[in-house]
Amino acid sequence: MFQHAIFKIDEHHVGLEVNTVYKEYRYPVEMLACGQKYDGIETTLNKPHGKKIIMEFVINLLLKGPKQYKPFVNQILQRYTWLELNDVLEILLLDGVIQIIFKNQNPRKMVNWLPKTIQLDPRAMGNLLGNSPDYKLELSKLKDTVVRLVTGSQSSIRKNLLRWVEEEEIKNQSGTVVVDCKSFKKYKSILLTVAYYIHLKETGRKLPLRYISNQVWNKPKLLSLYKNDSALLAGIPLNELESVLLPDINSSLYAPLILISPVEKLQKLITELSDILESDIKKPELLICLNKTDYCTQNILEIIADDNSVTDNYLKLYDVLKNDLVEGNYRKARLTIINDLEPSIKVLKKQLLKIERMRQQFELIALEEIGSGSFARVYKVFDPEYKKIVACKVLFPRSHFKQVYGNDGDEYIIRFKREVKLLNEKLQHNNIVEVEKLQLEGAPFWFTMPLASYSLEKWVKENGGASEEQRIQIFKQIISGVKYLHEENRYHRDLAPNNILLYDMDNGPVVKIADFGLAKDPESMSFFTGLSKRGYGQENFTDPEQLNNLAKSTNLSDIYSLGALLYYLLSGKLPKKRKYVPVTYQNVVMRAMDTRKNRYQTICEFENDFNKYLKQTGELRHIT
Ligand SMILES: Nc1ncnc2c1ncn2[C@@H]1O[C@H](COP(=O)(O)OP(=O)(O)OP(=O)(O)O)[C@@H](O)[C@H]1O
Repeated sequence: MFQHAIFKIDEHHVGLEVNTVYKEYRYPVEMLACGQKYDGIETTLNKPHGKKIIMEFVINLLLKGPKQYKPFVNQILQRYTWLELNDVLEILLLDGVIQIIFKNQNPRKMVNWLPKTIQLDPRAMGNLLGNSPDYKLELSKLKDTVVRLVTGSQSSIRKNLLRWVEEEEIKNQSGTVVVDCKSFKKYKSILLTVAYYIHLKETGRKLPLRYISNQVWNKPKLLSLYKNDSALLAGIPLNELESVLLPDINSSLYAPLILISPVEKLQKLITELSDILESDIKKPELLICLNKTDYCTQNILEIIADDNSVTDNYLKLYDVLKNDLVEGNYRKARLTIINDLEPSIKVLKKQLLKIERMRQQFELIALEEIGSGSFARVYKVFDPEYKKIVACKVLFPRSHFKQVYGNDGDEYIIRFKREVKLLNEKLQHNNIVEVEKLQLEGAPFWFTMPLASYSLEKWVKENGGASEEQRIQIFKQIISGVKYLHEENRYHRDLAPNNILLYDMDNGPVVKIADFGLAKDPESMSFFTGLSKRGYGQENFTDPEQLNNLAKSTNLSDIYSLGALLYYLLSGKLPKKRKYVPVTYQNVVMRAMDTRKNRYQTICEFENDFNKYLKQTGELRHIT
């Protein structure tokens, strides 16, 4: 009966002293319960005795709870030994399936908590009370899969792998058993990681380890946990394993910043240059080649984190050489080439090889950070699959939300997923940004989109001299995107200069509206409307009513933002209250930003009025 309910034990059931404030970091750091002091769950779980304490604590809380908990707790106690129970509960606690919820007193500053409820997610019931797996069957299925994956492979690792399958245990190089099939999770993970490695290598394919982990365990990170063990036991160098089973994007976020596009070009030029150097040097050829190589090296230098200054040295040498060649000091130039340039080119070649290897190893390679908002960071990244540079928005990790907002970040995960799904599945318009790749199976959550040339904010700052016509061309496209949204019965609710992206095209910039994290489908009950009372939006561009309460946002909120954006585009100034400078379409701006009653009531009304003034101004200009 309670399979489908979330169990809740309210304040009076928790056994914690209700009026005591407990300090908490990720999980309670210090917790005084029933007269006993407990450390944070995470820390506690790391110590065997602590684990027992915390598990007893959870069970006790459950037992002291409402009546319906008792059969459940009794069943799990009968079914599992303490050791097994610890494992199960540990996973459930760390995954947040069993949650001890505390009332957050001061979410933004100190993290002080009052215990409020302990609750059990229905998944916990499934995990704990579901039929216990038939391990014999599981093991035989695993063996079949491993054998199937490596059939026909000539890999030397295959022999070891098949021995591990046959002996039902994994031994290290010195013959010691490291894991056997009784630790089924680890055993299965290692076998499959190695088997997939062999299989993919054989077929010349690469896959993110996360995808496979999800297929095997329905958990995107589980295989990563055993990645090092798998590599070590099978004798595969870790970076070799990672060149086939690609790591997550976040592990590449700290990789050297590498712009990939000139790599092939540079490689070709360096080969050409080396050939010329080895043969009879002809001055004009060498000059052309040096010029081209110099251009690419400049590019590389700009973005490569070149600690050894190899490229830098090369460029300095290049300058000396070029001077000598141009000034006809040919003998000196030849000496420079032989003494300095040749070894320098060799080092450069090595660097390029490193870059080449690197770019094969990641799903995406972060090149630089573009900026961050309240819940995500945007990076310029290289996508090795499509060989192009795109933008990637990565949701902050839970620990960030914990630190900054004092919560687990569920709200932001939902918001992020909703943004991506909305953009990917529902919205299609030339003035709305499109999603290319996405990763929503587990943290880190991210999606890629075309890289914009600028945000509107940057464009306005850098294009002070742009004509009014250019500005109006941009604004018309913003209206077109918002109109489409409203026709689709959605509101953006966060229209602001950093969310309007501009893409340089031959016929002028193309606008794409981005950042749909706050977008609302008016027919759905918004999660945020229900739970969050925090104000949303960027102050100068947001309808004042929405700033205090997101629930109050309607299509009129977007119309307010359009007025503010028009003012910003025309004046280059932020629309701060009572500090307006006169602009051409003053009437439109003022009416769009007026009180809700006096505002344009629909986007069409706004557009028609704007077009009317546009025509009048045009005619007036024509006459004068
Ligand atoms: N596709 C893109 N190309 C280039 N820059 C982008 C792209 N998408 C976003 N940006 C820039 O990245 C920065 C961060 O964007 P993000 O959407 O995370 O936050 P925000 O809009 O600044 O704030 P918030 O989400 O809190 O409203 C912004 O300056 C934005 O202009």
